[in-house]
Amino acid sequence: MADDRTPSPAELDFLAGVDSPTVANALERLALRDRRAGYLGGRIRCNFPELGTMVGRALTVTATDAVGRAADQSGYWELWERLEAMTGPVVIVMKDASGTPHRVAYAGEIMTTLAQRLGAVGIVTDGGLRDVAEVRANGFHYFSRYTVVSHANFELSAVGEPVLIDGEQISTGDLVHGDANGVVLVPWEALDALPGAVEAVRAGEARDLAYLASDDFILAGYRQQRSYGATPSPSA
Ligand SMILES: O=C([O-])CC(=O)C(=O)O
Ligand SMILES: [Mg+2]
Repeated sequence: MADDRTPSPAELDFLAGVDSPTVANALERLALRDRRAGYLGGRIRCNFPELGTMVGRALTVTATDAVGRAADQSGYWELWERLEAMTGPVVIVMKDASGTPHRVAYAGEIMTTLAQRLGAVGIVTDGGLRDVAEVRANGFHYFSRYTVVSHANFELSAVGEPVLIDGEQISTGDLVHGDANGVVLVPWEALDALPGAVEAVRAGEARDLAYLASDDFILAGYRQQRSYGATPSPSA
């Protein structure tokens, strides 16, 4: 669906300059989806908060840990071929299907160096990753549930198929935005209106913070002028 659309350099620049919670709040204002959808929950941690914002299009992969047999290598090479064929920054989104994600690292320094070479900027997974010092030094984003010392007998079982991570369906081509706070999915149809919505979020927060810092502050006054989260939810 979104596979063939690529963000323009201007759109990428804009998205890189906004933190993920502000993107989430701006999307909330646009009311394009349920407020409780469109992001990954905090079980998937940002491993390298100091790297700042990650923006890219998803390339989805399902990963598992082969038991009692040699791992099949075909998905591994399919991943790199598929990545090479994509344009613009890519975020590899890896769904764990092993059932034991705390026991297997799905990528490390070598894989991510190759991934970077082929246009990826980060990996998001509900499984494990490793070689954290080297990957951090390379400026490659990691969002994961675990760090794991061994790659066990990992196998990439499906490449490019939609995945379900933390209850969110993610498809190859979807726009992914992440930082120290977590990962939010940006619907393509939001892109044109997003700068205005971000401006409105920032202005509202600045107004609130100014009032909270002012000598005139009283709770009743804040209640009257509060702008944070001002857009009512559809169910309110
Ligand atoms: O060995 C692996 O498959 C993962 C890893 O540590 C690397 O890519 O360096
Ligand atoms: Mg390694």
